[in-house]
Amino acid sequence: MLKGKFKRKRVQADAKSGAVISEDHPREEVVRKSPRKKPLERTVLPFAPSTRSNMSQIDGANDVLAKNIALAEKSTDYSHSRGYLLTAERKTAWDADAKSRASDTELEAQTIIVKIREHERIDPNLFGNLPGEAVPEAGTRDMGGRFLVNKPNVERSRVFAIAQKMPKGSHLHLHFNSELPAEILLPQARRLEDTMFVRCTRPLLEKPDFAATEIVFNVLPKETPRANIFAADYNSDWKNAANAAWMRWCDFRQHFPSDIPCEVRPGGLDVAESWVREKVMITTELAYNDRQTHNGTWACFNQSTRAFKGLLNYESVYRWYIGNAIDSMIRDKVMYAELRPMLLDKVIPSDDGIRQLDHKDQMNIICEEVQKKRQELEAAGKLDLFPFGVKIIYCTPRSIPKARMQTELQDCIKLKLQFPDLICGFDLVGAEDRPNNVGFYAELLVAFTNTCRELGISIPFMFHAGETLLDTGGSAHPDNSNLYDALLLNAKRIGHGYALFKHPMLVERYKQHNIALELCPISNELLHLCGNAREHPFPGLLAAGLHCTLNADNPSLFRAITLDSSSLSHEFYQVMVGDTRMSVHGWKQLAEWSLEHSCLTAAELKKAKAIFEREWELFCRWVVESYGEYAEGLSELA
Ligand SMILES: O=c1[nH]cnc2c1ncn2[C@@H]1O[C@H](CO)[C@@H](O)[C@H]1O
Repeated sequence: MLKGKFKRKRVQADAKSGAVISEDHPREEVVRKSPRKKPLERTVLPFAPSTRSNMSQIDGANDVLAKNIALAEKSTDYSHSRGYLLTAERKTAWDADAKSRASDTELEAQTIIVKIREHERIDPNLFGNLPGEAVPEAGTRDMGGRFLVNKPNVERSRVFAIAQKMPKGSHLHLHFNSELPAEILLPQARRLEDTMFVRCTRPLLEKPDFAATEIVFNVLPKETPRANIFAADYNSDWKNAANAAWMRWCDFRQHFPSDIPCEVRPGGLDVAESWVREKVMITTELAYNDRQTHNGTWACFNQSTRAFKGLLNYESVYRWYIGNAIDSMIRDKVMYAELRPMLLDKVIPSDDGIRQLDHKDQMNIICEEVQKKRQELEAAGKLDLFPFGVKIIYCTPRSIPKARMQTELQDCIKLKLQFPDLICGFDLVGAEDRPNNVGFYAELLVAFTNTCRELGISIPFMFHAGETLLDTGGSAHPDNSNLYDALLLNAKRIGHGYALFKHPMLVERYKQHNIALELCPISNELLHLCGNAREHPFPGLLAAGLHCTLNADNPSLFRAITLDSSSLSHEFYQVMVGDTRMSVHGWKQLAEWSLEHSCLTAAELKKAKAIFEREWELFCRWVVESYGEYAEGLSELA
């Protein structure tokens, strides 16, 4: 009813012709004769001016207003109230403590960074975000807009250069396989001429086959029967032992057609490798095309992780990877990390594809390589760059049956008993909008906690939770949200927590229980939770008083990582441009929380904080020395 009423066309009378003109159409086209009979002058309007109002009354009102304006101009009441309000907010802000502890150098660095950021926002050569009627140039980008689209601009930014130098504390949410980019793993795969194999999910004949196929790598004995993936009779059924589904990677590369398009052809990679590189990452097209769905990005993401896994999980590269991953973290100014390997996979092959290395062998390799790196750093007098090595969070998927979960919990406890200083947590992974929810395994997980207590060991939960817009734990019912179970099962931290704002009561409980959030803003954008960093809820989560950390999640898949600049720097950059209220003090607080909510021992934490504090002051001094003069030369912005 109401709708119909409002839908009625608004019409107005044309004074001269007495015709009615529709506002929706140009005057010439829709002038039609008015149905009105009465002359316009006689129409009585419902809100006609009172005949009793007179000029002296209006003049009187004007005088009263003028008097009150003069009084208000003299008064400081409003500006004082406003000042009190802002001070009150600042005092209770999440970064207030960090700010109150800031040295003069840090305060100076803050002024410099914010000034540069605001100039970069309007700089026509970088973002050019000037409000106005002129249609922006083609190269204009929103600061804090889409990450992959903006990435080349970001990497020319001074704020990003500063973020790269910033000491970051710990990296607490990093999937093991995605620390290093495909560009450096693919050349490694060339070495295994006889034993690196690939399979696809269909024969590769026409261009659409190349787009649609999934690709999987595996190291197998050299006698493995060889398939030809480019032949029409290729049968992809690899589970059937009688069928040859695997093709040697070197043969695949040789036969790969030269006309298959890709977004980028990096130097040093051949066409097949360039094509694979884009199969194992979220491309701009895949992330942002207008037909993309949430499940669609997750399906592609899962294909990428399955492909990536084979490029890394074989003996020599697994070993080589540890030291290289640590070097990459050191470049990123990360001093300690808790890595998340998917340990449902029980073995990785040796390079000849004959031996299988179990979890114990794998953890031994990690310990040996961490130790080697330690000695290397110590010899160079640089142990403070990465003094505590890495720890491992046991990950298994949320999709497995309960019986399988029980054996996973057994395996995790066994590994903890074998490597007490290495294993530091347990996590359930996978797309959260698919079964099961964490609560599905509640009895098993409660029993796991009690068992750990009885055994005198500690394996805290660090569940992925709230990495979803539906927040129903993969079911049709909001009551199945993983955010409830993470709290009830006493999680030490949760991965993401993006959906936590749907539960104001849980926000309070998470604060009471000191549960920290491992935020992953770039991941959340690329997996379609938000459009860009400015839409991410991190400013609110922080303002609500939750302890948060910043994390890269899967940097190689999300292309936040390049050979000379890596992942966590991009995340810190994103929050600096994602919220105008982010400050260098906020950066420091986030880094400090990453240490405080880590699994470092009390003694390690004390040492970590001392190193961090020293590095932080050096960083602030570097900002002032390197950018102080430059910032001074920039105009003051209103
Ligand atoms: O952001 C994430 N949320 C949930 N699961 C994830 C995420 N990133 C990776 N994995 C899962 O972890 C395993 C690799 O360690 C993969 O199975 C991947 O699907």
